[in-house]
Amino acid sequence: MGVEVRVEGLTKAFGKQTIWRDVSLTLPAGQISVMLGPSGTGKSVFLKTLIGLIKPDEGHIFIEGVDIATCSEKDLYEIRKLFGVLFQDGAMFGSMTLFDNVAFPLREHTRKTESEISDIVMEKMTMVGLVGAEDKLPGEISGGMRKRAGLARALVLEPEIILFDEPDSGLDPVRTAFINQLMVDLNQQTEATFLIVTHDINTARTVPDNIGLLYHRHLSMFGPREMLLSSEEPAVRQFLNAQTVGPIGMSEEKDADELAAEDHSTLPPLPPIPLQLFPSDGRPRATQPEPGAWCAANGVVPPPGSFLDDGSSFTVPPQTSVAGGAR
Ligand SMILES: Nc1ncnc2c1ncn2[C@@H]1O[C@H](COP(=O)(O)OP(=O)(O)OP(=O)(O)O)[C@@H](O)[C@H]1O
Repeated sequence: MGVEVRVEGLTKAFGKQTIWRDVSLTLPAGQISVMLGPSGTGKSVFLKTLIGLIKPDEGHIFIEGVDIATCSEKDLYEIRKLFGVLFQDGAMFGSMTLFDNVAFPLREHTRKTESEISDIVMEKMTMVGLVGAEDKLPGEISGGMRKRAGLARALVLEPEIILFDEPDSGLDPVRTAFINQLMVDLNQQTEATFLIVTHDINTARTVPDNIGLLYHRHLSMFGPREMLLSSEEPAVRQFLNAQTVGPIGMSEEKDADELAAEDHSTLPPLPPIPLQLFPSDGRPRATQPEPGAWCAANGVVPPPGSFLDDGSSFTVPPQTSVAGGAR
């Protein structure tokens, strides 16, 4: 079972440039969370702060009772062992085969024999569907395969928390759908805590249990997927529906005149909340909420047409009611 990550009052500036201030959220153990935000709002800085690569100016990050914002290097070294990270480009060593890339953390951080290492590497290569490609060099495979190899490497030390920095960047929609399914399947199998940084709205709408939005140097909102997908908060609504009308401008937030000039009466109604992506075997993940459960518990009427199986990429287990309420 993954571990909880509790962030309290986190603030980071580089010189005079405040990246974000007073960020507080909890990544619930074993759940999938997504962090969204316009380019340059500090999503990657946030990921690096969570693993202690960047020190925040203020605030705390509690993992298993240790505050990694203030702990000693020795404690940080131990806590980092809980993490697996999938970097944007897979961060493969170009001159090593995929096998050696995936084996690298085991050779560096454990005393396992080569035979044990081989078993673990092949198990992870199987999980990400790369059996047969062990002897390839990273330059010989597609971007999607490199991401999967990076994921296999992130998994070898059996992490409790997995951070994904734009796992879908540079992938076509089909490969993105495959990597989304893979992340959901891996969450079901590992029950680790996942945080995914993405720009892909379809990923954000269908994969996670929780969504956060970093915008205008603060955390605009963080909470259950259904809460954000039914929210009328202008920045959340604009971002999750990829609209031009709203406070987010081309380069930064719009000024008051620009906002006043916009006609908000023409905003289209909120689209239906899609069903969450299920694991390939059709069984919900251990922490997966029932479709419509958050809306029902909070008296929120979801947009018409929500939680219907539209027959696209969703697999709904036969015992699940999709009528918009709890089973
Ligand atoms: N080590 C650093 N020193 C100084 N400034 C930095 C450093 N790292 C990041 N920044 C700045 O912090 C800001 C946020 O960067 P970050 O890469 O986290 O944004 P992002 O939200 O991940 O963007 P994108 O969606 O485009 O990947 C940028 O203005 C960047 O230049």
